[in-house]
Amino acid sequence: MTLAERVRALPRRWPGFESIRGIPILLRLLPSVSRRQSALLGVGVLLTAALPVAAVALTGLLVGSIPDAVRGGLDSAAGHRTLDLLVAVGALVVAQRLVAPMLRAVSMTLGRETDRYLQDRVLAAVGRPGGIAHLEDPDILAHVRLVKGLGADAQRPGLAVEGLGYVLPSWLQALGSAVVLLFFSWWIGLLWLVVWPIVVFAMQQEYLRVGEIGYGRSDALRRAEYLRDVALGPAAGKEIRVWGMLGWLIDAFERAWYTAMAPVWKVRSPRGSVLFGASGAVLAVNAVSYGLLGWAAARGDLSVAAVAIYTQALAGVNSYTAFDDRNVYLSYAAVTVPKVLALDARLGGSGGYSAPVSAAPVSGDRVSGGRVSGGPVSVAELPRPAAAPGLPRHGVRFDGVTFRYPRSERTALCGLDLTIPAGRSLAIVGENGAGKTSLVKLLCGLYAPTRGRLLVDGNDLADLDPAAWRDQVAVLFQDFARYHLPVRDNIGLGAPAYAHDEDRLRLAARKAGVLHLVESLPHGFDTVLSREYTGGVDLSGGQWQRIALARAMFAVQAGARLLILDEPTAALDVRAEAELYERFLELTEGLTTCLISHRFSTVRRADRIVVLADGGVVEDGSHEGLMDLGGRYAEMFTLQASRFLDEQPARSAGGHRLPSDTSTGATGEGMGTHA
Ligand SMILES: Nc1ncnc2c1ncn2[C@@H]1O[C@H](COP(=O)(O)OP(=O)(O)OP(=O)(O)O)[C@@H](O)[C@H]1O
Repeated sequence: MTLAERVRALPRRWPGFESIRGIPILLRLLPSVSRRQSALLGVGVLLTAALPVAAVALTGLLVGSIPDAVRGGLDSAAGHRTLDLLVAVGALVVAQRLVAPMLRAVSMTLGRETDRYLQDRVLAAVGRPGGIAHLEDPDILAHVRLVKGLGADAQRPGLAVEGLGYVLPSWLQALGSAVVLLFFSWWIGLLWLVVWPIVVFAMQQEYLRVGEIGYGRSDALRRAEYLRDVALGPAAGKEIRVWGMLGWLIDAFERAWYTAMAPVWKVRSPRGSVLFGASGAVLAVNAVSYGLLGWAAARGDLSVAAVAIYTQALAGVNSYTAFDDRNVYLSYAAVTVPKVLALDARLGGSGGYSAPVSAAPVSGDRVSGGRVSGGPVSVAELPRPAAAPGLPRHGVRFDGVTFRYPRSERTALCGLDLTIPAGRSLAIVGENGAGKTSLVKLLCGLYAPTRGRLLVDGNDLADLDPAAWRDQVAVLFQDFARYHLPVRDNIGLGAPAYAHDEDRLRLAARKAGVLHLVESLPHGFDTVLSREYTGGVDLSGGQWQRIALARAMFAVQAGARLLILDEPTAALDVRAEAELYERFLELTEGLTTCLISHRFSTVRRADRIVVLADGGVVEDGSHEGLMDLGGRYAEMFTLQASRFLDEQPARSAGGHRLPSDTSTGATGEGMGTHA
């Protein structure tokens, strides 16, 4: 083991070194944040440390030169020397005055820049894995919570940079002063050289311990913060009021908060024993030092100049700080920076994210090195990616695919064999929890199969470049996102590279049947879709769903060949659903389409329908074929159609316009008739 490796191993062997380790890690990081500011910080620290030590020496010489100057007069050589020394001491004092605010400004700026840099780095890291398994990993989420607070949280590493600008010069000044004291008494100098680093080390360890305990509560605090955000946010606002949930939420929040914070409060201050031990040691060494200096001066062993120098050196050696807020800030470097960098590395470039697997592997899984081989890993981490333009040309095949979510005991898909031919539409139906959405997530490459393969034109999806494959996929998720952004972004984000293309935006909006709505908004495509912003509007659930469909259609126009629609009509009214149903062939023309729906009126338009149950295909065929089969599909279809038909007379009598009255004639009645 080399010396460098031994030093690196120290933190593991002796946890106390963690505290000190954070500082060099932070220092190494700073040039990446800003070379210029880091250089200025370095110069500022050195000057702030060196100027007082130089002032100590020059003041001593000045005091020593005064008797000769008094004897010889100001015109004598001794007088000139005294004047020169006076000017030099004055210059040093002025320089100290100038450097101090400069250092403060630089360290504050660099601190803020460091927070921004780390925030950017983690945002990029969290977005890096091709899959989404890491977004459900409590350990990763606990780290991510830290990042959310980087700009505002009390433990932000930027404060550690500010702390460095204050603490480092004081440490260096103490070091320099201790060296000066070596000339007075080697053992007094040595005592200081040993005592102050020990005191600093002990206190840093204490601050770190408190910080680590606070950090360790991240998961528990996340729960409390969730409850708080539910209470404050608009998402649950309606239900909170209707059901009178606020009191319950406040109680639950307080309980979660106190449970999370109680261990932190218990140890929020450094232990008394360490605090009194450290300050007691400093007091004792001071007593010995000043006592010895006074005794030597009284005995006449020291010149006036020497007394002046050593007195100031003793003041200098006491100027190091170990107990104030800036020292507490330093521990933030050790608490947060290595964790942020570790998160970046864990989600990072070469290795990618490896989701933990659940305790019980699926039977038959090959286990190697603590991980189930072929387990739910990010597709991004798989080697030798190949390009994917124009795929699929022949089709996508689930080849014996078993899938289980990370940390889950249940298999969502179980030995699934299914082919989706290129250029055709396939509808997937099945009861809640049958595995339909899980299948979509695998198709998008958001998870990889636990076992089996997903083949695109015969090639394992795992061997394709994940980003290039996703360019081929346009998807409307069941739980699509509602971005509080202008309409143009809500649609254009389907293919950000083309988001500026007005013609494509309009075409996508038209295809999704939402162009008229967009044009009627106060600022058209520039209207922000959120009432939380001035001039913004909110949309109904169905309008939102059509905006999300427009996003998928925008991706299709940008070149995506595989269109996935997961419950595309769930929030649509009868007319809108009927319109979509009519235009289904137009929307899906030339595309490989995978449609998931509980609405059989939409499903029956697909070329082929499969019924999923217990993670596998149980029926497969055309609408007519499956109806003739009289199995699950026929049962579900008939149930839905008959329920609608039962309702029809009542609604007719009430004067409502029936779906069958619509110009398109689609939906339930049609289903009944065809059935
Ligand atoms: N993120 C997840 N982590 C763990 N388990 C999950 C996750 N998402 C779904 N599951 C589980 O996987 C199984 C299949 O869920 P999936 O969402 O694929 O069903 P679905 O057929 O789409 O259901 P629905 O018709 O209700 O949308 C269910 O048992 C569900 O609890």
